[in-house]
Amino acid sequence: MLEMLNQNPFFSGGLSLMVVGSAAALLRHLPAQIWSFLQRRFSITIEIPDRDPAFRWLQVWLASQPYAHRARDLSLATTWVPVDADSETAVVFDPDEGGSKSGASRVKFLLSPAPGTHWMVYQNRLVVLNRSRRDLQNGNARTFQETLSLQVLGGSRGLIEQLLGDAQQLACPRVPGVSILTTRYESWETTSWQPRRPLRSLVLADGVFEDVLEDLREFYGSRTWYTERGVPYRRGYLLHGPPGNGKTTLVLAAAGELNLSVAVLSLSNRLLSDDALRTLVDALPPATVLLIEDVDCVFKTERTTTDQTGVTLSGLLNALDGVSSREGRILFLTTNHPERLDAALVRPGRVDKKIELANATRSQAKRLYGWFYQGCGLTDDRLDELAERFAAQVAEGKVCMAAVQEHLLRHRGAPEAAAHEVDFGDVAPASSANGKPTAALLESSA
Ligand SMILES: Nc1ncnc2c1ncn2[C@@H]1O[C@H](COP(=O)(O)OP(=O)(O)OP(=O)(O)O)[C@@H](O)[C@H]1O
Repeated sequence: MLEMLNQNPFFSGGLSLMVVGSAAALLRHLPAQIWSFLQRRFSITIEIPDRDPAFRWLQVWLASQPYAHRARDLSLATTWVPVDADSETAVVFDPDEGGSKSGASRVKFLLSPAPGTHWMVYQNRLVVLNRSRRDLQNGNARTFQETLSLQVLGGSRGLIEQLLGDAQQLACPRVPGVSILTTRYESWETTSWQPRRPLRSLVLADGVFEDVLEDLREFYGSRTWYTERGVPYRRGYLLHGPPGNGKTTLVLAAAGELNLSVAVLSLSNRLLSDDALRTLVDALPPATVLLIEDVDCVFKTERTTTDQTGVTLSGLLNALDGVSSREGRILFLTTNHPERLDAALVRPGRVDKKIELANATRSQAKRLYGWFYQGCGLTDDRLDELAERFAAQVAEGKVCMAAVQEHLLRHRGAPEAAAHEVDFGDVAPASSANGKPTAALLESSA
């Protein structure tokens, strides 16, 4: 029967066709399979979600690549960089030709390849960049989450680390300063940067700032001590006192000294739930101080929320105590009304140090005057005399330091007038509502 079929030209022809067809069908996938095998075997891939700080570094790096200058499909990220930073990020927009300049930073538009697949070269290796976007729903708000996936063909782990290092160097300002992170839904985003503040410009009661710095340094040097004794490796500070006396400034100055970033969390947000808060606290990047401002005014009772916030007090306590909460976490709480705080929030273990920053003393006013007018052409004796005269007119404990600063700013370059025409009457008292100096301070670099 087989022999008969074999001799049948229709059957043998059909059979050969079937064999050739199947072989062709199999081989059709072969190049793709070989390619994906080679990719897996000889390439290295990393994925960077947009909540990781390296995401922004890579955006800057991508924007500086020759590919980004040729590409026609681009994504925009507006950012601010210090004016005197010499980092060569992709300057597509020159502030001197119509851009906005404010304080110590300037705006830059980063144009990096848009979502999709892009090919470029790094150190003679082919890099396949895949940028993807996923829609997210947060309450009534819609947002998206992005992921960058970088595949370096023929690359090694070392090469990826080198690429990330290059990206970080390119993105981070070379002058010392503090990156400020704010929340974007359930993740952190670097939104501004401030140059390191000269320490003499923050005038507190004697030893206050030095104590905080010393305490922080000791904490950072004691990880093993905490671990060995089974104590959670965290430290909390409560800064309290009337508005405008340097609570936020102290945190920024300490972070600048210790090369830390500051993550600012406002609880006055209806969309912020207990779960989101916990996710945020758990997701704090390393070497970042958590600053929660005006922590007094938001809670009604332990388990209910108010119009101001979607967070409950027990939600906040759980987030701060969470077992997965980052080890080595530094927390700063600020309030104008410490008496309103629930005892549970400020119990030892959550708040280890309470520091009062009260209204200006004469000694502080004198030191701030000296700082403002140093190098102004006055002799040391005259400067001291004027500073003394100025300080004598400051009602001890009645005026906040922000008002003293405001007065000196109004008489910038005029030390005699500043010492003789002292009047804080028309200086609006710093408020602790949303338009508080703090908000302005944190935004000043933008
Ligand atoms: N002790 C101080 N020494 C020097 N400047 C100060 C001092 N306190 C406040 N200032 C100045 O006042 C402004 C407001 O300060 P800051 O926001 O730190 O006050 P705050 O206590 O956090 O206020 P709030 O309670 O309203 O948040 C800043 O510009 C800062 O430079």
